Amino acid sequence: MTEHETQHTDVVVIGLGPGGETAASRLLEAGLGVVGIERELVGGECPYWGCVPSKMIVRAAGTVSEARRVDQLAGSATVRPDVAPVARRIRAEATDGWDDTIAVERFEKLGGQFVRGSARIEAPGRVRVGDQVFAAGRGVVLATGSRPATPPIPGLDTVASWTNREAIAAEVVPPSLVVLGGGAIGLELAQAFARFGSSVTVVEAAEHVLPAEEPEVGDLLAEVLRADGVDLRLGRRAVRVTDGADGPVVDLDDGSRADGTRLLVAVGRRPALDGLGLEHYDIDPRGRAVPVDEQLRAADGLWAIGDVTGVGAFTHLAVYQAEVAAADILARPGTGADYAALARVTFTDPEVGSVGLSEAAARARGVDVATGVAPVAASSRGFIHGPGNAGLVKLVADRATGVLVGATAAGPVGGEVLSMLTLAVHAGVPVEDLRRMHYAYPTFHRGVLDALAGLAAGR
Ligand SMILES: Cc1cc2nc3c(=O)[nH]c(=O)nc-3n(C[C@H](O)[C@H](O)[C@H](O)COP(=O)(O)OP(=O)(O)OC[C@H]3O[C@@H](n4cnc5c(N)ncnc54)[C@H](O)[C@@H]3O)c2cc1C
Ligand SMILES: NC(=O)c1ccc[n+]([C@@H]2O[C@H](COP(=O)([O-])OP(=O)(O)OC[C@H]3O[C@@H](n4cnc5c(N)ncnc54)[C@H](O)[C@@H]3O)[C@@H](O)[C@H]2O)c1
Repeated sequence: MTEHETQHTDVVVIGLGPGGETAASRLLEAGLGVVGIERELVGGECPYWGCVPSKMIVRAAGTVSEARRVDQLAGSATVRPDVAPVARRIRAEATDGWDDTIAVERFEKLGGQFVRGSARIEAPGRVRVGDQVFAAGRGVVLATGSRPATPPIPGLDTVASWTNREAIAAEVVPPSLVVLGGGAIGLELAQAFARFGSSVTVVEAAEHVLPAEEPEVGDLLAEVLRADGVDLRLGRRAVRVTDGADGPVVDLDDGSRADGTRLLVAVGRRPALDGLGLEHYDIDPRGRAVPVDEQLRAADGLWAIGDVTGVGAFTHLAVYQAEVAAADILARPGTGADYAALARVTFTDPEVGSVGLSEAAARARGVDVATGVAPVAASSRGFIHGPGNAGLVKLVADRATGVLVGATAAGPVGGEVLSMLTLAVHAGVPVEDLRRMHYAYPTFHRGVLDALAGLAAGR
């Protein structure tokens, strides 16, 4: 294609997941011309293979688990778990059979020019898709997300294994499942499949599941998962994978084995950077992330948002970064991205919500730390709740400033209890003010008051 056939626009957005879609929408609403390029489905990982369908599976599995508590609380119930209704729900309600027609129409209705295909940067501000070339007057937004990491385990490439995509699309529960990785994806799906009747083994290299979170949470989740029948192999690495008679067989570094009819690999995600032509902006495409400043600028005329930035892999973070980048592109001065109160929730049962720094991360930064921990089961609401009341609230305070720098709320609705803690960390609410607040009785969030008492005792 010659230069005069190049199409000119203001901004080219590469990747229309939650980050790219949000940035494109803000720029279109402000009147800019936007070309949006997507090689798979508009909406990205979250609505089709990530957050939304996985939480539908978690919700369904949670119902199975709650129904099993009827005998202890309210009579008797016979539960015959069946994954078919949620598999149908994922197809009919969440993904439209993995069809993005409605999302494409939404984008075009806003005035965006949609291009389906794989984008490649061929010079700063010039992006090619097949034989179409787009020149971006204001700049390019890189929002290409991430893909599952593949660990270099001998034999892994010789067996059929699942990523999150096959697990989400499953219409039957495998009789047995080995999950490599006890992080967010591994645990949410391991617990759900176990509750649907699969015999699940989780192999986690660290000594705790969810190793980035507080170790107390790892201990708590280990207990709950074991009660769900999950076989946890902690501090273990896979050294070889082979094909057995019934499915993959995983040899571990202590000489033990884990075998299942299916193997789910969930050992983290890597930014999708190959073949993008990032070298035209002097960015290493083999890097673990695209380095960005607080306005999400990666180079002159290039912004990067979402999973590719390596700050964290969360939809709300991609959307937050998209807002900051769009404001910068529109020359609307803002304060820039701030991650001090980054919140996240792992939707196991109990849910694990956390914000800011863990105790270990705070100590590593030299913070003079005070902590307070309160178990949910010891609170009035935890006592009332009875079965399924595992959880805790942990607060991490900076003694020098008297504010929280991090907090964890694990338990029933832990992700909702987290909201007040996110506000406290975000706004730097003094611990003394948190002590003087009203906490309605008997709520789960009153556990924060109990943890504050622990904080005082530890000072
Ligand atoms: C199983 C699972 C559960 C999750 N649950 C949660 C949750 O509960 N809460 C939460 O906050 N987060 C969750 N996440 C994480 C969340 O899905 C991601 O953080 C989020 O989707 C990132 O958005 P993004 O826009 O950066 O990238 P993505 O959603 O990955 O979108 C990037 C898009 O770019 C496209 N693309 C890539 N390269 C090119 C190219 N060269 N040309 C054109 N298009 C390209 C891709 O096809 C993709 O559609 C979950 C993830 C998984 C896998
Ligand atoms: N609820 C949510 O917000 C949610 C849910 C799912 C995924 N996500 C996002 O997606 C990202 C990716 O999820 P993930 O669970 O794949 O990654 P993760 O980084 O959360 O967890 C991966 C786990 O695998 C372990 N591991 C690494 N190599 C291993 C090996 N060879 N053998 C055994 N264990 C190994 C790690 O110690 C870690 O605990 C998450 O970091 C998260 O940001 C978010």
